[in-house]
Amino acid sequence: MAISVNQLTKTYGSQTAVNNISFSIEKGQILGFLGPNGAGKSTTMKILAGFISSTSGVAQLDGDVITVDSLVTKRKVGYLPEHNPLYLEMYVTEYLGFVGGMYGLKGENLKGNVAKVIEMVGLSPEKHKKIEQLSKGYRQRVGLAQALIHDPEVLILDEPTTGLDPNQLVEIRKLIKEVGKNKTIILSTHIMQEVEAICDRVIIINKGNLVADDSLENLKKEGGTLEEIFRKLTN
Ligand SMILES: Nc1ncnc2c1ncn2[C@@H]1O[C@H](COP(=O)(O)OP(=O)(O)OP(=O)(O)O)[C@@H](O)[C@H]1O
Repeated sequence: MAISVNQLTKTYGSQTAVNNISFSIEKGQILGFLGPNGAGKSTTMKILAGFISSTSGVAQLDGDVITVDSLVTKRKVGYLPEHNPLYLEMYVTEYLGFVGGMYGLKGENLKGNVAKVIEMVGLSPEKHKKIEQLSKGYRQRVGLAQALIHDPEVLILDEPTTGLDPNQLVEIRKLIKEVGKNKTIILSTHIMQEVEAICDRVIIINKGNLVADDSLENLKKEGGTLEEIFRKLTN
């Protein structure tokens, strides 16, 4: 099991954002993490990426407890946050070099990985530009590239295709699917078509509670489209 989540809860003041959820993900799976606005998806993903701590419950990666200060987790996980924060004044290669450096990559290794992720996410034509000069789709590719820079085992992607045009959407989905051949991926999205195109497995949370956890195939056995199933479980 790559990731196991056991009775995870996160409260913000009196509000429970994530309520006692448990699930596990096998190595190599692409998991679609779904739920309406405010369901607790980003909160859960931040905990799994070691960016915030849970209020109670445990998340583990390869048996190690995920904590905010665990370097093991950081090394194994690549994370693209929802709003894709970037240093706009940096050049693409400079930024990726900077992020790689934070993961401890140096010299030829660092250079090699920067070149590799640029090629992988299709950033080559734009690599000499400043990030502020890039279109939204290319900024999103920089976000993906920084998540991949240290060749992590697990990728956590929070709404990675928001705001992309239909051509970019197809490209990025293809890329995620390709990358997913060798990695475990947790992907949140509001686009059901995307889940059908990429994911093997689906988790739906609603108001912090887990309401579905199954393969896409099994979920759809009950009849109806994924969108109908989503609406039934989250209304
Ligand atoms: N730092 C915070 N302080 C207080 N409340 C927060 C904080 N972060 C999230 N919340 C609240 O927790 C709940 C879950 O938010 P979260 O961002 O995890 O949802 P989400 O499923 O990712 O939603 P969306 O699809 O809209 O991105 C929301 O009600 C949100 O307002």
